[in-house]
Amino acid sequence: MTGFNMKVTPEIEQLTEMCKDHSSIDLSLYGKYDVKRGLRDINGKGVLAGLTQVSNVQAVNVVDGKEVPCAGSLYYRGYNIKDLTAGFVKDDRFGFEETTYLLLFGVLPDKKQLEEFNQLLANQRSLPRNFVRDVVMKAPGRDIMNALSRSVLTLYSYDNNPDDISLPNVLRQCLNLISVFPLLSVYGYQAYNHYIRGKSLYIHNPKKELSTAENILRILRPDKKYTDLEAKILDLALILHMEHGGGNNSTFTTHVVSSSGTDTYSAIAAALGSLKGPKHGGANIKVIRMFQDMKKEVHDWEDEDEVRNYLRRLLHKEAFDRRGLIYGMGHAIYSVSDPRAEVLKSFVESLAKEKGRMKDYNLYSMVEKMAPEVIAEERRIYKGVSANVDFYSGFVYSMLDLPLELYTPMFAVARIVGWSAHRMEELINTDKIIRPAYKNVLEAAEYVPLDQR
Ligand SMILES: CC(=O)SCCNC(=O)CCNC(=O)[C@H](O)C(C)(C)COP(=O)(O)OP(=O)(O)OC[C@H]1O[C@@H](n2cnc3c(N)ncnc32)[C@H](O)[C@@H]1OP(=O)(O)O
Ligand SMILES: O=C([O-])CC(=O)C(=O)O
Repeated sequence: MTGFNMKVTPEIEQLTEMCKDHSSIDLSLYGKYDVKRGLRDINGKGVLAGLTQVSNVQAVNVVDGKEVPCAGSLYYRGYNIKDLTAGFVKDDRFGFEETTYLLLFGVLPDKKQLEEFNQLLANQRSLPRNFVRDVVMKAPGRDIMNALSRSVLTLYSYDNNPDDISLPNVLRQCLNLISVFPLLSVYGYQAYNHYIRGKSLYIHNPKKELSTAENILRILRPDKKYTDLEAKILDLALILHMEHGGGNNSTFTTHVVSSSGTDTYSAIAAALGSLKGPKHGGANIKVIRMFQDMKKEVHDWEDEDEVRNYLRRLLHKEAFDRRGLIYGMGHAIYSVSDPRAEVLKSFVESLAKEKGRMKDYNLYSMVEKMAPEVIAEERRIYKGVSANVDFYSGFVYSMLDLPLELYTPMFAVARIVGWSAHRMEELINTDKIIRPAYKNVLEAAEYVPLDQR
């Protein structure tokens, strides 16, 4: 085998050892030069890299001048997400479009503004002629995040004014991408399902009068049918994933890449590459796979000792993907709780009852309680660990019968709104290329001619 099908050969193994020998940095040097690994101090506090008005991620209270961990809260443009989501649920209406308006423009829309904005999004929700045939269906892949990035990068060629980074043009591009992300994701999945898994091919058109969540379910399902409850729960999950400050990995990527002056398609493709990582948005797929493995390995799901033992094996790199992680647990900022996980959990129990999944729900609850204790036994925890948004989101998606391959793309369908708001904020305010420092810790060397080495 050659090229991209090539296996790792002994030669590559040997070259890798050379990379390791010449790239391993003494850990003590990070302390010596006060390098903030992961751009955070040991208490988890991030290096201040910018200012934002888009959202606020809060995980500490200041008591007597000291920062004390507290239950997490999240504010979109100053509004607590618990109040926002409770408002939509109480009124029994969809909130994704309204929250998009809020995040992009900074204020809640009135009825007329919302109607006009819904119209604007609906009118943009179509792909260029033959795009599905010529791009989405060509060389489909099993990773829909990569398929999505490919589609986004290719849309550049269909845009008459792609490189213009004036604010109205960037806003136009962002609104267009927000509108078509559900189509690119679901059609990317349908292409994979047909060409790679040999299943029937369904390409349904969206309907202008439907919300984003309803359209996702409509174009995904062969019979285009869904219940109102299913669409409302998907809407809620999307709202909870839309935005999380400027420092999360994919949004920071958006800031970094935008600061170079590049085009919108390149910036969003870079953010997608970040989001798919299993320590970030890709964790929602890992959580489900981890539970699938756990259910095979643990004979009695109600036996706390057996479950605890499996969790320890995860941390010891003896189970599942052997990365030493319990997916869906822990967070760079939150310690006591992630408010999004709390909101999702409040719907999960009733949904699990309705779908006959209470045995799964009980296992999730047990792991949610037990995992922080097991992690604290094994790792140096400075700030505490709790369930994050990805812990329950995959479970919710599985109860909505969404295919696993679409879990992280669903995150992207939501988070593109946050990326767009931050790209606009970067372009409005900063106009300074982001360029932190790396200290060189290697001595200079004298050049040696080839025949003398
Ligand atoms: C939408 C989102 O992006 S939410 C996050 C989704 N990601 C996951 O669910 C993956 C699992 N979780 C993790 O990998 C981590 O918790 C992260 C990447 C989210 C945060 O990592 P950190 O900022 O390093 O967390 P924190 O400072 O609290 O970690 C302290 C220690 O506990 C470990 N730890 C934290 N969470 C976990 C976990 N879920 N499983 C195992 N160990 C963990 C860290 O590796 C670290 O140990 P180390 O110092 O020996 O490396
Ligand atoms: O803030 C973070 O580091 C990760 C996160 O939860 C998110 O992006 O939603």
